[in-house]
Amino acid sequence: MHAGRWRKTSAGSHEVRGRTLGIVGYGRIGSQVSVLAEALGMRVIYHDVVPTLALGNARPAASLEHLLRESDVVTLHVPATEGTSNLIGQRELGLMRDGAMLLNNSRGSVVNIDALGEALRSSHLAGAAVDVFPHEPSSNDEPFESPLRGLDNVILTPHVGGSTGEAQEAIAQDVATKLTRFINVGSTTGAVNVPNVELAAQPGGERARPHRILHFHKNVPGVLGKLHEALSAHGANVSGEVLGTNQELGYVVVDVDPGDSRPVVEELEAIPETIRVRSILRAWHDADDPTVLVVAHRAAHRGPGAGGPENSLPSIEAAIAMGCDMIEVDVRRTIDGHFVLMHDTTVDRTTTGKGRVDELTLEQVRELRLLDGDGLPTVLAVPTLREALLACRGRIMVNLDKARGYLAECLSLATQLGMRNHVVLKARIQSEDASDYLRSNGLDDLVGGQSPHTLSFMPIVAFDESTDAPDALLELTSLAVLHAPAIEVCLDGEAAGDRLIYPVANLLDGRARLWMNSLWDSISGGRSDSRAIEDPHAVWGWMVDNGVTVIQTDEPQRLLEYLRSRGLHW
Ligand SMILES: NC(=O)C1=CN([C@@H]2O[C@H](COP(=O)(O)OP(=O)(O)OC[C@H]3O[C@@H](n4cnc5c(N)ncnc54)[C@H](O)[C@@H]3O)[C@@H](O)[C@H]2O)C=CC1
Ligand SMILES: O=C(O)CCC(=O)C(=O)O
Repeated sequence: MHAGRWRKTSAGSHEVRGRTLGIVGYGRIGSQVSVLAEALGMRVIYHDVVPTLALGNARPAASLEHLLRESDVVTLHVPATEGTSNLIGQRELGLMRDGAMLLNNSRGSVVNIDALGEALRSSHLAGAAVDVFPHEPSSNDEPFESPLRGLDNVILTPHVGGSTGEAQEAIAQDVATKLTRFINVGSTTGAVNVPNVELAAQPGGERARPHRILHFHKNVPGVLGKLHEALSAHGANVSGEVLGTNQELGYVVVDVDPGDSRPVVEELEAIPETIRVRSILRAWHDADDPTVLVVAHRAAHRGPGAGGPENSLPSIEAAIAMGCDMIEVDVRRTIDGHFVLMHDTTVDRTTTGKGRVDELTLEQVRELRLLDGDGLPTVLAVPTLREALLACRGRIMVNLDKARGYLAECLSLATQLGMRNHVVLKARIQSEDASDYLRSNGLDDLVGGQSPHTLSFMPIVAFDESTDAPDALLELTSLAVLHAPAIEVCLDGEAAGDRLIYPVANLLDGRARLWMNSLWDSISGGRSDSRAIEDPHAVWGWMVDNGVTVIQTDEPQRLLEYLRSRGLHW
């Protein structure tokens, strides 16, 4: 009619109502087609290699052959696999009813295109609609060649089944999520070229946040034995493991306890059949690892999922149960030289007692009871550092604050308890005296030049509105020689945050993790927890989108939910 012609006729036109639609592949798309076809009044039968529950009045066909014989229209919704290659060939087309129609919106390899051309030319089939082809042009500039060209009973479309703005956006999000999940948790679900493996995080409070090793290897006998030998030689306790294989490749994802899996990784790299090994264990030590780590400030004592008073054992348990990566706790020394968890210099705010910690004995401190959030006494005593570390051993990393004056003693206790690799010390230091400071604290081996993964010290730096970006960068560059796994950067207020976060993150990129706190505005670049409760994206989104990969918060449960919703935590 656009060309000015009027051709009114009913020849070859039929209602779909009452006709039989045969769906081959009753998955996500096939089953939706089923619902739509029934809404148009069609009778639906389907065939799938996996037994699948029928939707509405649809019924499974006894076999593919039965479906082909019974259907007026056959529509294909199977993936391209060895099993579906030429699924519909000359024989199958021959089984279809005279005057039936074939729709192929799945993949070109599923239908033998020459046989289809023949069935259409002979008018055995009344028509076909084909969106996918064995050979598709790789761009719109290349010509389209097909035996179906020129047949007037075929509708040809250029693989546009998913070509709506909405579908393209959904595809982009799906692809990005899948890539993020591979990077962050090693999941290969949906990959077409490697075995599909998905290892769920171990649930619940007893779970140690494990180090995850991803191992791609040649699929030949004996490799798994070597892998397990390496794990047991290094005393790595396996808490979860999944293997997937295809013809050439094996892919294992294995979770081990939070010790240092780097030696295991090195040993796995040396196995001749290893193709690639990666460890998410290095989450903390690996500046390139984009996983965002969650640190529960004074352990999980606020917000949903909180366990009890700050710096208490129940709050540590709560942080572990919700899946935090690290707790931050404060260390003070009693007059008789014992380390206890206490934030303030005095016990006044958080316990039933009064006085400076360093003027009380351990016994006196232990008689006190911790206060709850309303200031009421609980049955809980002030934990010793040893108790707290033992509660965390093999379960969660620990960041010790306020330990500035006793770094060496704390590190020595951690080493004694076999926890050197998951205790992180920190202090605010100036770059010019950083090395001297560490040496004078007996921490010579933490000074640059040592193997970076043994370092357990993190410098803290603070910048405000008066700090020039070049000065901040100079300071960070000087600190970076310490090879610390992370640098805690405090930015005072929103203006400082807006101005400095990008240059800071850019400078640290690949050198050290950027640790930020969302605790209060004077250190969080003006983006603190209270705002995050209303608008997590404005606070935590701003941080991670700007390159922050460790966030310390008083709202760990909410932060975890936010990061998990973005595929940035597992
Ligand atoms: N033309 C286009 O632009 C688009 C094409 N597709 C194609 O559609 C296919 C189906 O997509 P979904 O429904 O999302 O996949 P799906 O994986 O949800 O469903 C596929 C179904 O086919 C079944 N199946 C596999 N081999 C079979 C066989 N030999 N015989 C019978 N059933 C078999 C599976 O058991 C599964 O239930 C995709 O694999 C893709 O190739 C998907 C989106 C857009
Ligand atoms: O149009 C596209 O981007 C491809 C859609 C497609 O074939 C699919 O999702 O399987």
